Amino acid sequence: MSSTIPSLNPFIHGSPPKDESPLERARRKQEEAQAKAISDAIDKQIEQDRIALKTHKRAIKVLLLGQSGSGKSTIVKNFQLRYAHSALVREQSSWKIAIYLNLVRSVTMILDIVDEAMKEQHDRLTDQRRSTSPSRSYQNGIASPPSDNLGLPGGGARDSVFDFSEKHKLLQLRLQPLTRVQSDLERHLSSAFQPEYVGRTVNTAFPCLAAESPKLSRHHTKFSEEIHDTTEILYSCVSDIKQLCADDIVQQVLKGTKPPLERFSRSFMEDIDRLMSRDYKPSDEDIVKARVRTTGVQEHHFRINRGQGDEDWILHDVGGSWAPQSTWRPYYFDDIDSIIFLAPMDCFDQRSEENPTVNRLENTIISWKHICNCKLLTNVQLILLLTKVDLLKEKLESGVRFDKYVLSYGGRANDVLSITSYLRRHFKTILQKSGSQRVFHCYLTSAIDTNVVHTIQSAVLRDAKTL
Ligand SMILES: Nc1nc2c(ncn2[C@@H]2O[C@H](COP(=O)(O)OP(=O)(O)OP(=O)(O)O)[C@@H](O)[C@H]2O)c(=O)[nH]1
Ligand SMILES: [Mg+2]
Repeated sequence: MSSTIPSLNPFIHGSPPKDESPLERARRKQEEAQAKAISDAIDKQIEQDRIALKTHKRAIKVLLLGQSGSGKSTIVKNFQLRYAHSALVREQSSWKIAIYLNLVRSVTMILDIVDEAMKEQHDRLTDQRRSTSPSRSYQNGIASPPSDNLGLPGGGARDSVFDFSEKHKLLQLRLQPLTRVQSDLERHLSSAFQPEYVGRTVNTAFPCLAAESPKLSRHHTKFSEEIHDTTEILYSCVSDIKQLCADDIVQQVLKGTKPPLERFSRSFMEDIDRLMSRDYKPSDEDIVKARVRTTGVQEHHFRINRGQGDEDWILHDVGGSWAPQSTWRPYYFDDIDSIIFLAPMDCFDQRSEENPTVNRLENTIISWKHICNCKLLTNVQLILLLTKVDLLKEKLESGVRFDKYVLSYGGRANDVLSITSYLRRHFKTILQKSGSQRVFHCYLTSAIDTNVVHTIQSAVLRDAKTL
């Protein structure tokens, strides 16, 4: 007897005809089997959706907010390191490409800066020659005054004279292929997949890895071959990159440049021999330091057991040029338990990427104000992370003064403790002025520090009874 009962099968109606031929019977059996497979698949999907919905309902949902580069994805990576290490391992080869891209971008940036300094110097020398040339002075009837700064009016962008030589021009020439390497690596990480995956993606920094369509995997294979050629070009440039970075004159040029090279790039450059070995696999620390801009909203699920049963956590990482009115808003305000707001403190002397007329710290304060005043978020717990404390310390130690950029800071001490206390008070006052009854949770952290996970967990669970 067949195990499929036709009357219970939603796809088959009635009992089999009495005069059914063997061929018809076989066809009917096949159709029934297909119908059952479809029905089972639907049941399975319904069950999975039910479990997912239940998990989602009971999960602790956290929204990470902060300007581009503030460290949201770095926090997610630290959670992955601790609770979903296999996800990071699965993405290891993509992180390798990202790390190479970070490195190559830094080198091309140095080349651009050197190129600009060379041109400036060339123009300056040409002007000087013209202004001191007797024939020209007589010709114009103007005697140029002697100049102590190579004739640059008002000191110009650069006051120093750099002793560039043929060696620098040669290095520039030999490193030219890096422009192509950069665009190939960029293409690999983003372009081909981007339009299809902008939006909400789950548990991956690289939406392309989540794709299973044959079209995309064919593309992936083709690209792996291309990437092989690209990395070969990169390997062939290593000794020139090292020469460029070790060069005294290049170092002098970089010293006077703003913005300085980002710290992660510097540390990748210092480690170039390890990174460029042919069997290089990114370490966890490399992955945490690597910079890949997030596109759209990424959702990361973690099942965490800290000795008192399982907890489901969902972290929403809102990437890109975040602004209060942008993408996250329609989705999350009524469904989120906590907002982790990242305020990087080292950015007080930088301009906002989103709006270059605004200071980055000021931009962060404006966003915080907006969140505190948002009526729709009244019941959402707010946690402020004052981040990049390590970079703030480094910057202050290098002699940059906070009060030069934040006038209201007055004549207070230019040290980490005084500045962080000042900022903490400032953010707290904004929350209080908004009329909110929420507790002010504020922590000093570095997103690259693995302890940030524990800080977030304790902060979120501190108000757990209200979740
Ligand atoms: N030294 C140091 N570096 C940090 C810290 N937080 C983040 N970074 C680095 O800053 C870079 C940017 O961090 P991300 O986590 O990619 O920033 P994001 O907020 O996700 O940026 P978008 O995806 O553009 O929105 C990375 O290279 C991090 O390693 C920190 O506290 N200290
Ligand atoms: Mg990000």
